[in-house]
Amino acid sequence: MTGTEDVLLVHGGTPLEGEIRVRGAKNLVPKAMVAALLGSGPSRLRNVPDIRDVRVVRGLLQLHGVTVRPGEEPGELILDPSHVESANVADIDAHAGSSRIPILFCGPLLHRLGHAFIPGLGGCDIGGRPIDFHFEVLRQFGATIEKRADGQYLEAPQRLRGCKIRLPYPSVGSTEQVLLTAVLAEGVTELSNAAVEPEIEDLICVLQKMGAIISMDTDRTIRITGVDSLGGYNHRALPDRLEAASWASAALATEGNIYVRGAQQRSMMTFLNTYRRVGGAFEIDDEGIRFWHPGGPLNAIALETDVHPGFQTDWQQPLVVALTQASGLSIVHETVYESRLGFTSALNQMGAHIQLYRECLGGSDCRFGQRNFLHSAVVSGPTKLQGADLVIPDLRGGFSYLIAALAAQGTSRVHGIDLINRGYENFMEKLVELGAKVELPGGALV
Ligand SMILES: CC(=O)N[C@H]1[C@@H](OP(=O)(O)OP(=O)(O)OC[C@H]2O[C@@H](n3ccc(=O)[nH]c3=O)[C@H](O)[C@@H]2O)O[C@H](CO)[C@@H](O)[C@@H]1O
Ligand SMILES: C=C(OP(=O)(O)O)C(=O)O
Repeated sequence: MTGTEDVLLVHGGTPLEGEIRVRGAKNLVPKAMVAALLGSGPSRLRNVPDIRDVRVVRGLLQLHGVTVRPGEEPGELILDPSHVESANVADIDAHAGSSRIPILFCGPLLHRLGHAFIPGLGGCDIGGRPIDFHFEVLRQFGATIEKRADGQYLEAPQRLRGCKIRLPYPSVGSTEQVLLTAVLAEGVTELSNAAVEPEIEDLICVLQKMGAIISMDTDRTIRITGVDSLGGYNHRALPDRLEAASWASAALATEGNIYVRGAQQRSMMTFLNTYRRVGGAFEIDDEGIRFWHPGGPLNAIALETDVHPGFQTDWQQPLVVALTQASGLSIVHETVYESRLGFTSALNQMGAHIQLYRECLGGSDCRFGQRNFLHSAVVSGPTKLQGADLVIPDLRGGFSYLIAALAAQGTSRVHGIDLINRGYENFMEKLVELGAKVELPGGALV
């Protein structure tokens, strides 16, 4: 997409109404693709969305010698890792792209090749996002790590060994790092304080299908018994609960009514409880969930993001737009990322009243209290929003700006919309299907 095309004109004031479909989760699919590297035979992954993070990982896998081709059904990929040993990764930096997934290649490549190179990582700029836990656990498995100017070089002088690990915080990526490394390591790995997000459970399902032995206790402990080899898998990715919640928030903020085909109650329970507390309505059936604004005022709430089963941080930004329309003072305490509220300054330019605080407001103390991070917000509503010139800062912040522009009076110019393609499949087509009045510069309808 060129610079001029990377702008969307949004004419606000029309409720979003209709039906859209969500496919496999952005936070599972690329990782299941990486898991295919561990197998001795081909894997079949279904329900794969056409998003940039998937394309980035596909490019990286191909660079490592994995053949990736479409299967028979739409959204199906066949991943064949038979030729990994002969791969040439000279061009890897150009393929790392905007995703955080390259860090998860470490374990599989160390098992397969005895060495790995990890280029710079992408992902959303919503905090420091260090990768110290990842390297610490890899060292415990027996890997050596050397930081060079162009990235990190890792080696496994001998077969990696299972170990006892306690994460300082239940990090999603570090838990996945342990899983993808421990399954082929020698002996047993015990991981405590693990993250237990639904996407992690689904990755465990993928690995079990490949032949891994993994058990999960109720106290965030995961035990993995290493095996000597793994086969391929056949798996349908769990649906994207983050995209589903984004459209749910869009329905609320625009006073609309959206049926999200593919949305699943089980992985969204905490979101659904919050949605109901705010005053949003929903109806669940076997195929999806309908979300709508039932009319009348919305309720202000106190909200704290947390690791699963808490309120997922990626749900926060879109819901904050809906909270600008609630009556009274809402409190939002972001405990997962230290800098995930910066997007609210643009909402204030549109007419919202959102004040940020360094203190931990509205609940428990978190890692970011007393540390100078503006990680709590007080949202005062309801406020009328006006169209504005907006520059998308990150994936969910970007979707939030789209929602705000759609809920606002007048026209907004939203710059940097291509960033949204990283995690939302066909979002412009979906907007049009839902009746949004959006156009590319020059008057072209999307
Ligand atoms: C591709 C993907 O799945 N992304 C998700 C994943 O990101 P990701 O796996 O990067 O997020 P983590 O759960 O690892 O990060 C959580 C917290 O741990 C900290 N941390 C993490 C690793 C580390 O080595 N050191 C460290 O300090 C981070 O800075 C952050 O404050 O989980 C996040 C939390 O649910 C989601 O918002 C992201 O959408
Ligand atoms: C923070 C996110 O993703 P990533 O970890 O890929 O940056 C997100 O999906 O909102």
